[in-house]
Amino acid sequence: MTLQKLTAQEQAEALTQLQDWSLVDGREAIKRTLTFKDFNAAFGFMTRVALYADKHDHHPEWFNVYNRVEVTLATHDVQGLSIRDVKLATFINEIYHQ
Ligand SMILES: C[C@H](O)[C@H](O)[C@H]1CNC2=NC(N)=NC(=O)C2=N1
Repeated sequence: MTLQKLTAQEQAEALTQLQDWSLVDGREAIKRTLTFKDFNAAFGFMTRVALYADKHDHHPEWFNVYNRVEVTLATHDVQGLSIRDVKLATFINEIYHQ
């Protein structure tokens, strides 16, 4: 089955489930900023996300400075959000420990 873009209602519903994620202004994408004790913890988190991302062929856009990681998720293939973004955001929330 081909990947489906989430409807506006599905998007809204997903956002109520995804704590601390919000829509990006002017773009169909979601974002979250995470902070850690130090760079080591931030990079350890990024490594775990990278392994998940490659396994599922769904990769984050992200920006890291020391202990802060800003993550943006979107599905290029549908030019918007898909279930893959919801699953990756859920995974990120599950492994995040400040
Ligand atoms: C060819 C490859 O499967 C695609 O380009 C994958 C790779 N990783 C991806 N990551 C994200 N975030 N969105 C995509 O649509 C996507 N597509």
